Amino acid sequence: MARFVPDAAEQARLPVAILGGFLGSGKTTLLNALLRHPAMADTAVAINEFGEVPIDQHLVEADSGTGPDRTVTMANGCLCCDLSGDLEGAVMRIFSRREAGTLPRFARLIVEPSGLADPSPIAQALLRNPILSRVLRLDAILVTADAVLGRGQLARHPEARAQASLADRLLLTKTDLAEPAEEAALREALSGLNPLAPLTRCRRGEADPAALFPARFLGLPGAPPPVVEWLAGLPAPAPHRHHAHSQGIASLSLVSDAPPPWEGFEAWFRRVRIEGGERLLRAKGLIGVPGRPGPVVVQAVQHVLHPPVALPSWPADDRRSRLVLITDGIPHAPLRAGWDALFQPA
Ligand SMILES: Nc1nc2c(ncn2[C@@H]2O[C@H](COP(=O)(O)OP(=O)(O)OP(=O)(O)O)[C@@H](O)[C@H]2O)c(=O)[nH]1
Repeated sequence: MARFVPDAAEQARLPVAILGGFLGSGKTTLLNALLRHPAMADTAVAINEFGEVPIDQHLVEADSGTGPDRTVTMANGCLCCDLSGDLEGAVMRIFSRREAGTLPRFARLIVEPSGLADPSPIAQALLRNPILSRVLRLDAILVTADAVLGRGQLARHPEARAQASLADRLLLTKTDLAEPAEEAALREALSGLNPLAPLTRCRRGEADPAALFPARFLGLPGAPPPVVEWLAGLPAPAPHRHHAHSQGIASLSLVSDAPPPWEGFEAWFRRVRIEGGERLLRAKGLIGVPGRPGPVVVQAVQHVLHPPVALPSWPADDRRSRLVLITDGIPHAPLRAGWDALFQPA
């Protein structure tokens, strides 16, 4: 029998956003500016830096004029390389201190990995780790890119490409310093790597949280799951829409008026993730389920699936089942054929 997480249970989890981006690309500047915004009150921050100082000594409770600081620094080097103990331990410490009343209450968490970290293992840990995934939900991956240096960093550093290709939203920093041609070249390179992530300019960290984060991350009542907002921002889904871009990265939108049989979809989607492995960068979708009033939200980072979340109703009039796959070098024809086969009579 299919097992879904009810949306109410999903909403009860603590929303997490990952704010990644290459070394010096403006993550901290942006984070500091965002934390001063009223919409970001009650935000805890876990920062990963290269350094030698133990985490616990870095739980700061300084008053920055905007309320108590809720920051944990993870100093064991690169978050993506030594992930499980570090992130899990840091998050558990944040929670236990909140419970003990030594850390102010917080309603959301931002993880800022080091500038060399690939956000993918961090996202996967949030989705897969049995302890973390029970208390947290991953709402957004934001990635900063330096408008002056970003183009060269993408060309030279695989870490920068990995960061950009996984983002839900790309943030262009230092646009005040960049020549228009530099910014245009960066935009083109980023769109090649991640065709579906919207690009937002953030000069000196100035940005409206509502323009960067999903409404549910900000705790707005009645906000839909972030995947719904993300899908709504895409070009109108046409059956089998396909965007091919440079370096083998491409997106494929699979759409159907009828819902697929859930067991068939689940089995096919599992095969897609296993066979795709690291070449399946992201998958997000709204899948209708026969006999259910609302769709199921599916989201995967590489082969790791977030537990499917059942919505009580469709969030908009468009009731087509939609699955968007962002792939790196996976042929699309077999994916389309597999999707189409779901709708054939047995
Ligand atoms: N002019 C200008 N400077 C910026 C902007 N954003 C960041 N900076 C500067 O760029 C430098 C690096 O910014 P940080 O926010 O520390 O970058 P980071 O990504 O956190 O850096 P790491 O933690 O080393 O990876 C700092 O000197 C910032 O003041 C911007 O939009 N415009």
